[in-house]
Amino acid sequence: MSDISHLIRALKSVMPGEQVLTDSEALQASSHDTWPLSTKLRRLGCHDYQADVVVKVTDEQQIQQVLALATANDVPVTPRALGSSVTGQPLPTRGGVVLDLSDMTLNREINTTNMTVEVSAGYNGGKLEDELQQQGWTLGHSPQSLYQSSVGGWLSTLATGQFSSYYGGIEDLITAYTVILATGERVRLKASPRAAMGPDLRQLFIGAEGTLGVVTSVQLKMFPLPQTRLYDTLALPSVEAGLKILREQAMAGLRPFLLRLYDTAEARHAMQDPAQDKPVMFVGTQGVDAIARAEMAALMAIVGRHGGESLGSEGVLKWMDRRFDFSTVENLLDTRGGFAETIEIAHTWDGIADLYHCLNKTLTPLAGEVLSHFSHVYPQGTSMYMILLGNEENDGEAIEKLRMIWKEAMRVCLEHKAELSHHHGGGLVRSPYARASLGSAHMLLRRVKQALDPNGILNPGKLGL
Ligand SMILES: Cc1cc2nc3c(=O)[nH]c(=O)nc-3n(C[C@H](O)[C@H](O)[C@H](O)COP(=O)(O)OP(=O)(O)OC[C@H]3O[C@@H](n4cnc5c(N)ncnc54)[C@H](O)[C@@H]3O)c2cc1C
Repeated sequence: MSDISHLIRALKSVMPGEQVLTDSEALQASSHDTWPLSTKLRRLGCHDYQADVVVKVTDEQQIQQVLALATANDVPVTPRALGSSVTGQPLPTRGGVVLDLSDMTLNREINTTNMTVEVSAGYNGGKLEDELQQQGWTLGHSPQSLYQSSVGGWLSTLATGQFSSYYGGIEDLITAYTVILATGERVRLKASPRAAMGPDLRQLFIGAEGTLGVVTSVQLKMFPLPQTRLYDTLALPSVEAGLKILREQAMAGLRPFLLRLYDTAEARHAMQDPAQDKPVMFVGTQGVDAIARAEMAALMAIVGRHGGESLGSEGVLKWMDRRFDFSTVENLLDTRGGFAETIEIAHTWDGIADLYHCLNKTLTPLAGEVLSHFSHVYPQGTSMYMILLGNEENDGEAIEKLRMIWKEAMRVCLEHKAELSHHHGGGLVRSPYARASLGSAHMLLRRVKQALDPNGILNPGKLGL
């Protein structure tokens, strides 16, 4: 009897049969996430990287049981939550068990005194945000995939949200969490509100993509809903002028909750106006009324110095209403030969403009449209997000085009010494670049992996591991 059939029998003996799935529909589904290339492959009926068994767990004890049985049978285990990864992160490269965490949703504890909320890792982020907002609170974390992603997924992918310039990324928003190691040991990591007892080990699993442990519960900060929110839409003379505004507002210590600079190509989509002929920036300030107003005035002074003009709030408010919409990409992927991709990277202020032009020059011949925006801003630099849209004769050619786009984009970023991912993570698509991206730190990652997952069973083939 193979290890797998032995394992499946053993799994069925320790948990309800309906939680151990081996039907072809469940196995095929495990080989896809929301990565465009994977979506195209599904259209072609290609289900590479299938699990041998999908196990839907509901509590920590079940996770420990699965890990113990998988270790005993030398079978890999790939954690999966809501599958909204766009880089192939939860795809089981070596088959084995896909550990489905989407039913890990039982717990939710709100502490209004400490302003924290703790939930089970599979909890849907959008559901949690809605529940908090009903009580006057917000997570401050608002990825475009808010309603299709889990809290444990956010932690595991180093996610960030549309209001990051005010609230920070997920690494700034997590106060504590619990993780089960491949060995079955349970670890609680916390710093409430800060701790200096050795290195900040909370960072260890943040962005680990399920390669170092299984996160079971996460405690997040929560914030009172802001008293005032102010918005404006700005037309700008050039992308360079926009980048200067982003940098100078950071230098001035402003904290707008919304900052989105679109180049002219994407501004046409963002403004839903094909005649838009200049880059556009969406801005928003928030907080106590006087502060929101003062910050907007200070921001506008910087905008004015760089030739920006206010177009009023309509453009940005319409975007706020449709900010979770991904249909342009989804619809194109759903047509024969259509392709769409999103690639997010980051760079410092002294290199970002050059990188932007170089990427556009390199990628424009490969796609019908190349759209770019800058929407996560730091004192030292910014993210850059490219959307590539195009059409080929058939899906096979579309897949080849997607592969070529990634290869060229990563090559240019490496040449410019830019960060290869800002928030979508490594997954399958960037795993071959993990060593080049992390440099000598990759050795550290390999040693940590060896120490925490000595049999190498957790999510093999990701992050260059
Ligand atoms: C339309 C759209 C918009 C998006 N917008 C954003 C955005 O604005 N910001 C952003 O950061 N991302 C964005 N993403 C990417 C994606 O939503 C995030 O990476 C999200 O955090 C993934 O969560 P998930 O629950 O779907 O995880 P999955 O896709 O199921 O898994 C992602 C990875 O995390 C691991 N993992 C998941 N849960 C656990 C756990 N409990 N323990 C250990 N490992 C685990 C998996 O093994 C896998 O490696 C977007 C995706 C889509 C489709």
